[in-house]
Amino acid sequence: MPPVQVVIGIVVERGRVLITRRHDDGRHLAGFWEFPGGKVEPGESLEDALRRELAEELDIKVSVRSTLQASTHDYPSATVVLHPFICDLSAGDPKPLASQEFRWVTLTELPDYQFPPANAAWLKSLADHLPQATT
Ligand SMILES: Nc1nc2c([nH]c(=O)n2[C@@H]2O[C@H](COP(=O)(O)OP(=O)(O)OP(=O)(O)O)[C@@H](O)[C@H]2O)c(=O)[nH]1
Ligand SMILES: [Mg+2]
Repeated sequence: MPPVQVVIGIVVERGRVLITRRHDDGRHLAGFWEFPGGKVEPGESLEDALRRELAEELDIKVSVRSTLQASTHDYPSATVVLHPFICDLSAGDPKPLASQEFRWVTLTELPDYQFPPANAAWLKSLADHLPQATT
C-alpha cells in the first residue's frame, strides 16, 4: 500500500495552539489528542486538503504561515506521511464537529497531552517554528 498523505494544522492564536481529541470509538488512536487535519484526497493539493479538513472538522478558516518538514511513520495498519502547516486563525470560532473536544494550549502544557507516535519526531522542537513565544 502506498503511504497515506496526511495534512495537519497547527493553528496559533494569542500564544496558544489548537488541539482536538479523537473520539473514544475504539478505532486507531482513539482518545488521543492531535492536531486537526486528515487524509489528502486524490487530485487535491496539500494546502487545499488542509483548508477542507479544518473547515469540516472545526468550521474555521486559516492562513498558512509556514510548513514543517514532512515526517513518515509506520503504523501497524499503514505508513503515514504527516505534512504539518503552521497557521493563523483567519475566520470562525472552532466547533468540535469531528472530535470529542478541542482546547487552546500553551507549548508548556503540550507534554500533558498524549499525541500519536508519529508526532514525536517534531513535537519537541515545535517552539523553534512558531511565530511568537507560545509558552
Ligand atoms: N489529524 C491528525 N492525524 C494524525 C496526527 N498524527 C498522526 O499520526 N495522524 C495520523 O493521520 C491519520 C489520518 O488522520 P485523520 O484520522 O485525521 O483522517 P481524516 O480526518 O481524513 O479522518 P477519517 O479517516 O476518519 O476520514 C490518523 O489516523 C493518524 O494515523 C495528528 O496530529 N493529526
Ligand atoms: Mg481528521
